[in-house]
Amino acid sequence: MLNNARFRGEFYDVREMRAVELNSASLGFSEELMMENAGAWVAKVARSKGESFLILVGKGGKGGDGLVAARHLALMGAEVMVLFPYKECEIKKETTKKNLERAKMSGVRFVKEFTEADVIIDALLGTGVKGMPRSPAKELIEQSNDFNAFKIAIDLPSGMDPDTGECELCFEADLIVTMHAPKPGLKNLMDKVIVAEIGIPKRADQYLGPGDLLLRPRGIRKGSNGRVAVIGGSKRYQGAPWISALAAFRAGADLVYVYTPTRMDFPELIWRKRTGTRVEEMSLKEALEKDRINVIVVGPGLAEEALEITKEVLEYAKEKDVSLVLDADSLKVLPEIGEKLGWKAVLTPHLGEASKLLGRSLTDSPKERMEAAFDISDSFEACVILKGPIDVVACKDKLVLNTTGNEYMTVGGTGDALSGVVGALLGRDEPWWAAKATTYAVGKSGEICVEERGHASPTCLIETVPKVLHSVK
Ligand SMILES: NC(=O)C1=CN([C@@H]2O[C@H](COP(=O)(O)OP(=O)(O)OC[C@H]3O[C@@H](n4cnc5c(N)ncnc54)[C@H](O)[C@@H]3O)[C@@H](O)[C@H]2O)[C@H](O)CC1
Ligand SMILES: [K+]
Repeated sequence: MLNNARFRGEFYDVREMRAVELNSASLGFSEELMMENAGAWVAKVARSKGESFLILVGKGGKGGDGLVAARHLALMGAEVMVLFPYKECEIKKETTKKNLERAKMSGVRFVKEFTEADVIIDALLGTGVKGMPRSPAKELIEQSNDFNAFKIAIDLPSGMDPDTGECELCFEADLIVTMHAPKPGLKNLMDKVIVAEIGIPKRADQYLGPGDLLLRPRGIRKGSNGRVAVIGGSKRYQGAPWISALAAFRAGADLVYVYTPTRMDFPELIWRKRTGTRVEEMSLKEALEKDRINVIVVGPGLAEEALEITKEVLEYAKEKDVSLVLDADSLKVLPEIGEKLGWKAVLTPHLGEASKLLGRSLTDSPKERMEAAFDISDSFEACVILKGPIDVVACKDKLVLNTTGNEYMTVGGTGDALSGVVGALLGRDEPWWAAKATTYAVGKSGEICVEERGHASPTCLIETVPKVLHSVK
């Protein structure tokens, strides 16, 4: 699995692509650099296809790629015509503006209408497209499709939905030069696709960065951002579920219930006294139903009650549309229950727990840890955050590493805070994104806490995580 896996999977949807671009930018690789590489690639591929080129240029990033390609093709001695059917002031991207100016200085002819050429290059609508092509892109796509020329699409055919491949009116490309990674919409067109490396460093794919905080926007109705129940605590460990619950609330869950034996006073949280599998006068399932819970965090501090409770939670999850976080004691009993979790759960083991989950001993070697994370994900059908100095997040065929955090985060309670944050984010996003954003944000918060206060206590993490989550929009 590990050898042929691409880190973030084979196809990158629009959000994953944006995440990787942001991660690259944070590593010092500018959009201008990527656009230059993208356009140069297109020119190189296109040059052998004819002597005259008509380049249809939109007002977004893909238009910028087209303008770079135009300049390079002109330098290569081709006859190049650019059709830019917008006003210059409609361009929002600085890099595209710059490349329009540069194209003007490079022997490119600007034309006002559709003109004959050997090759048509589609630089109209890329990953920024919303809905069906509108005028003037629509007419230009239609005209291209009616015209006999070799047709090259940059990134994806204009008009196609990048994530679904949906295509009512699409540029009919003979060749598609896609940037960095194929988009899911191209799945059935792969025989026409060339993947161009545009200078995005491997690190931006392999490691989490600020781009991985691109969560779905918050819902606007109360409850649409998660109704979380934290089920944990025992006579011996009373604090763990409360830390987890507070973390969930501060990370943005709308409502957080704590099903635990002992009360602690946090006015933001709702306490339900739990004795074994009874919650107040109800069974666990009745309580979950009554509280209309859609995310369950189970495990923190559960101790000897873990088996019975985790079993019941998994039964409930099978019937109901809920997401799960399994942590701590619930991880220990999971192999015994042997249940698959149907890709709606996140497991948050450290190395010891991972080793128990797999029933084999593990070392700290990065390769072994990556394999372990994949194996756990596979066997339980769940996303995994394997915590450690370098965290591994694995989910089906995707895997990323994380280096945020520090050695101050070994103190008690940081794991509880992490599981609470995952719970909150599962309330509004899918497991892969909840797991990625949590792992990056909790580690980053640890760094900020140590910088500002000299410690990374759970309390500080809980206060800092929301700021980190909020730092990328
Ligand atoms: N992946 C990378 O690292 C890089 C990709 N690049 C290229 O940039 C585009 C994405 O750029 P973006 O500006 O986000 O989007 P578009 O180029 O697709 O521009 C959209 C543009 O069109 C307008 N629009 C949206 N929907 C419609 C519609 N249905 N009909 C008409 N017009 C529409 C919208 O208002 C925008 O103005 C990516 O695909 C790559 O090709 C860069 O090279 C940088 C690196
Ligand atoms: K870490």
